[in-house]
Amino acid sequence: MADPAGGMVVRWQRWAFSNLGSAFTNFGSLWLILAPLVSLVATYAPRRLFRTYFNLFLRRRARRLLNVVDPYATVDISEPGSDVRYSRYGPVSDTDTTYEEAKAYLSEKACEQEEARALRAEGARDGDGLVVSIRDGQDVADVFRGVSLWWTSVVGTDVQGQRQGRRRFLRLTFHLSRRRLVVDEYLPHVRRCGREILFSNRRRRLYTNSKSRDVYSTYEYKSWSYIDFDHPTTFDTLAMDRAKKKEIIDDLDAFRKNKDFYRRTGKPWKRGYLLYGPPGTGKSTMVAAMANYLDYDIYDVELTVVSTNTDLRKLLIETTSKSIIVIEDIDCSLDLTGDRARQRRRPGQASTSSKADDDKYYADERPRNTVTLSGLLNFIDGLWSACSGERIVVFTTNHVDKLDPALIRRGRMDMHIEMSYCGFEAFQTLAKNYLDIDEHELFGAVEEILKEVKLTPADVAECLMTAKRAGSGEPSPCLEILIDELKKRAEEKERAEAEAKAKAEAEAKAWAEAEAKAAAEANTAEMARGNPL
Ligand SMILES: Nc1ncnc2c1ncn2[C@@H]1O[C@H](COP(=O)(O)OP(=O)(O)OP(=O)(O)O)[C@@H](O)[C@H]1O
Ligand SMILES: [Mg+2]
Repeated sequence: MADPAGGMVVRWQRWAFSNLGSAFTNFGSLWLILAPLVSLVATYAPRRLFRTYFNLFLRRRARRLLNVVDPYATVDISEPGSDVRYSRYGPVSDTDTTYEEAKAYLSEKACEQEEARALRAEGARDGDGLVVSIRDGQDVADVFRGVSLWWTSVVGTDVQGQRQGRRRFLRLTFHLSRRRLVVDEYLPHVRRCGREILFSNRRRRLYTNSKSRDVYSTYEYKSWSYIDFDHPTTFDTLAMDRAKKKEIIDDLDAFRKNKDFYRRTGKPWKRGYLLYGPPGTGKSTMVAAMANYLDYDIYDVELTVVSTNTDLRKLLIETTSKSIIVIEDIDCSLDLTGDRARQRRRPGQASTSSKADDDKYYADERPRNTVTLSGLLNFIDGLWSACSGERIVVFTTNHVDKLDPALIRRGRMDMHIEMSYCGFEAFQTLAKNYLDIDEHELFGAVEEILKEVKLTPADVAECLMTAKRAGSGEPSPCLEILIDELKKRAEEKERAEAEAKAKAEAEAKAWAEAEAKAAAEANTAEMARGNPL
């Protein structure tokens, strides 16, 4: 007895074969008619017609078919080479850092994944660290917003005119349907993370500007030269009032985290700090502590070697983001104070103005090749300072009262920080730094001395060094020696101050006498001419 189901299968097969057979027969007869037609068209129809037909119909269909078979797309990020690549915005420069950033990102991923076994280690460009990356052919999987993506390092052979070279690519493979997510979100995310990794792995730098370029010079000119920045100071070792220190740290934190706030309010992402106080109170040390805290580079601007405002702007443009731009002793760098005063005064206005001054005003307020106050103001908060984000500008000075108010007004120099003489809290930090002690019964005696005499942290630090050497590092003998040293230093300071005061008084007296004598002589001369004053 025939199985009904088996019978159905056999029947269906028979039907299918007979239909398939008839389909082939039909196609065969159709082809018999079409083939001569196609060959006729192929022979006589213009090529362009064929190409159009192919592009319009066949290619699209072929691509659709391909998408069903292989629904994955790839993006290559190639290692920068000497060749110029093109994007829709024009040539992509070899300074493009995408490859480095993606490589750094993948290194991190590869180290996290146990399956990634074929890795490669290279010496980091800065410092003595190693950069681990994936070896050619090794896959690294990643998941972004629940979407799986695969990376692999590929070496490709590239023919460029006569030149043939091997270039390395990082190839990202993803599902076609995720193309928008990959291009708009994932790849920028990879770049961002990679940049952060590179940034945290790098050695920080201390840049100094070179003398402005002579227009006739032909050698390759670099505006900034640098050395590795390796200053050990941190906010922990910086001696100052604790509350004040906390206020500065909070301010720096707020600056660093508030990118969106700056963007929303339309302010350039920068912050200015004015550090003022007597020599040796730790202004330069504070800059180092800030750089270490924020992990920023330092650009130390030497204004006296900058020829023009244009050069100053160029310098700023060449600074990188996440940096501190410092102008030390700004009152000594340039005569910035007189500049504004002269601009406000019209010739002949002020009683003290001389004819020579007026001539100079009309001729040219300043020699042409100098940086002016307005140039500096522009440098700090003009349009140029908005060229790209995250910059801190620091001015240091011993004489805040000498500076033009415009230069240090709030908004330009957002925070004014007075670095003052060594108080007890600052001393505690120094004692911890030099003697590694937090408390001691002799601290009270030191506190008394510091209340009476104005000693800078630099003075106290020096005394601590002497005390440490003489006291073999033992706290009690060291502190006893320190107290003697501080007393000596205080006496020296008082003596020096008294001498300076006496000298200033003597000079003032001599000056007054000379003026009186000159006036008397002038009077006598006029009397002799019959014109008593
Ligand atoms: N607040 C401080 N905390 C820790 N060390 C300090 C402090 N102030 C000064 N020192 C010590 O004194 C030395 C000189 O300090 P620094 O150069 O920072 O002073 P400054 O205020 O910049 O002086 P100047 O006005 O002359 O440039 C530093 O190398 C450091 O060892
Ligand atoms: Mg200094």
